Amino acid sequence: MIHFDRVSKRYPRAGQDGLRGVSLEIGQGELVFITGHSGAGKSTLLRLIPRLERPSGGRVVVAGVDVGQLPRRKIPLLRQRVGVTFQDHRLLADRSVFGNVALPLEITGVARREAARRVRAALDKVGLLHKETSYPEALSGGEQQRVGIARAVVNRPPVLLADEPTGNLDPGLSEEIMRLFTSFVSIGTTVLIASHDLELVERFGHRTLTLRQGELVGDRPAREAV
Ligand SMILES: Nc1ncnc2c1ncn2[C@@H]1O[C@H](COP(=O)(O)OP(=O)(O)OP(=O)(O)O)[C@@H](O)[C@H]1O
Repeated sequence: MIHFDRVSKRYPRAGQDGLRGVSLEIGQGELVFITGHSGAGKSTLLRLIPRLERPSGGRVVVAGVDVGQLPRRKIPLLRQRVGVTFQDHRLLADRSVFGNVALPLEITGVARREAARRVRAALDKVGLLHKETSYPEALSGGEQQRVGIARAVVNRPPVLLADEPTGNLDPGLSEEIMRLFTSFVSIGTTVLIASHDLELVERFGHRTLTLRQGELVGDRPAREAV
């Protein structure tokens, strides 16, 4: 589903490369953690997949498409197929929970009634159907994170990326959020989670890629029975 072939990313005016010669293969329906210290290249790796960044060298292939070579007009379609959640949620303060989750469907022009049905299905999935009329400021950090996840999955993307999804959450909530991501794998979604929380990553026992200074230095397979 996701294939990196000797991918490097050099940022203009930066001292250190974001990624250096990274090759990897991630299958459909896999859940993979990406770990490493701050600045190791985790966000860079994720951002290359929906073409938020372009590789400086090598190829990034998503569902058979070389995304670095994708014509500009095809980028929106790629981004519909790759759901992304960020640590800081990036919810719109002037929109309700419902309005935030509906945003990707408005952009793709889904009819209002179908959109409402899908928004409610996504909110139900993250356990927040009862908060659909609330505004982000009235929600806890964990609830905001779950709204971000609902928004990322409302288009039913085959690929879901999460950049430090548990960054500001207490351990109990972190575990709950991780379980939520795991549940998408059971419906065939490919899930990549960047996290520096080694203890949490270890506890779940999924396949884990380790980056150090932009290089892939570890690829540990999933433990049995995860
Ligand atoms: N937009 C940018 N411009 C210049 N340099 C950048 C940019 N984004 C990242 N970098 C550099 O690329 C390297 C990898 O950064 P990246 O954000 O991918 O790491 P990370 O592992 O996600 O770190 P963190 O855990 O702190 O988010 C770092 O040296 C960083 O300074």
